[in-house]
Amino acid sequence: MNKKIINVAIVGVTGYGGLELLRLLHNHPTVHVVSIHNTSNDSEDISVSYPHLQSMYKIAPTPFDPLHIMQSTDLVFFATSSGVSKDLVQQFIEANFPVIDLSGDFRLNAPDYEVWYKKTPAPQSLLDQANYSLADFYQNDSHYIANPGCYATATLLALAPLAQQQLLDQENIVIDAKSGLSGAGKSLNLSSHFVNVNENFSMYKPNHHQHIPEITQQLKHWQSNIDHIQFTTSLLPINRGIFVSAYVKLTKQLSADTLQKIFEDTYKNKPFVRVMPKDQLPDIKQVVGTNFADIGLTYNPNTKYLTIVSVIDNMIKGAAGQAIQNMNHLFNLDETTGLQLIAQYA
Ligand SMILES: NC(=O)C1=CN([C@@H]2O[C@H](COP(=O)(O)OP(=O)(O)OC[C@H]3O[C@@H](n4cnc5c(N)ncnc54)[C@H](OP(=O)(O)O)[C@@H]3O)[C@@H](O)[C@H]2O)C=CC1
Ligand SMILES: CC(=O)N[C@@H](CCC(=O)OP(=O)(O)O)C(=O)O
Repeated sequence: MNKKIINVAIVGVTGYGGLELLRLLHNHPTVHVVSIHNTSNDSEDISVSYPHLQSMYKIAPTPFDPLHIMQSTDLVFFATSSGVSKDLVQQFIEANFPVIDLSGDFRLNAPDYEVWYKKTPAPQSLLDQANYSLADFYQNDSHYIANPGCYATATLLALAPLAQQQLLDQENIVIDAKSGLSGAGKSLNLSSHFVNVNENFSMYKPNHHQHIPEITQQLKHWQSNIDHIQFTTSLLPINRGIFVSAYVKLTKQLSADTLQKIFEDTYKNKPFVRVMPKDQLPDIKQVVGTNFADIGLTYNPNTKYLTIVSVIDNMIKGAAGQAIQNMNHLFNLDETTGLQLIAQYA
């Protein structure tokens, strides 16, 4: 077995995604976190502000210095807010140094990024070096991995078996996605106030969510005639978890047994995607704390709609866990290394 140690840096370590990387990487047998970075100039040990890390890590944030990171590590994770990595990564890309970027900065082409993120995009020459990598369908020839977004991950895994076989009716792809609050990151605003979220349920960014072009772009790669989806997002009063309900019609009539088999065949060699037994649907709790995506389907012969439910932990499968899965692929490790987690069920 390859026991070579992979030294890594984490930029954006004090966010939810960065802290989750620290937590998961602690259990990775061949990774050593050698440097951590954020915006403050605070040089105290990370466990002073984050006491849950006491006795697990002895490391303090240091100023971000790309040359030093490249000399002292083998890979850098960017777990920074959107709009940050595009301005910080040029030297890594020019040196062909491995980067896994959890933000949306390198997932889209320049015009789409400008429209959907409302920010100035990275130069197209840098965007061209990045590869969007849904880790369960890893096919990558780049050292710059754009890790998928959380909603996009749950949605794409729900639709991949159909899109890959050209089975989606392009006019009938309706996605109703819901997320726990940690998906919004650590910054506070009125809509993430406890009193607004607790015992409440609300839809946000209808038809305007930045993951719409990301999902459409990947679906189009699998099934070329798809160029739009109906997509809404809602906020669940829980910390972690995404629940995607996809309602789709198909380009040909298939029995419920055949549809179930298509999903089972697509995912039979994918350790992190579990297809539920026929007509059983997953719930969020069975994946929270894990890198699994659990998927179930049910077909209505009267309306001809197939309902697909896909659940993930937004912080793990939707961010840090998938980033580690991509890193494992990049370094030719078994993709499950450091990620074999069972949900805390009760
Ligand atoms: N939360 C989730 O479930 C998911 C998040 N993502 C994406 O991952 C990224 C991180 O998300 P999340 O952890 O939730 O965000 P947070 O807002 O919780 O954290 C953002 C992190 O970025 C750091 N940061 C911001 N600006 C800079 C800068 N200029 N230089 C260095 N560090 C900087 C912050 O440092 P400081 O503490 O000093 O301010 C903080 O550590 C985002 O792009 C998000 O969209 C993707 C999938 C799911
Ligand atoms: C609950 C919640 O607010 N979720 C965030 C997820 C955003 C995210 O991680 O987006 P990027 O990866 O595209 O930056 C949202 O809907 O905007």
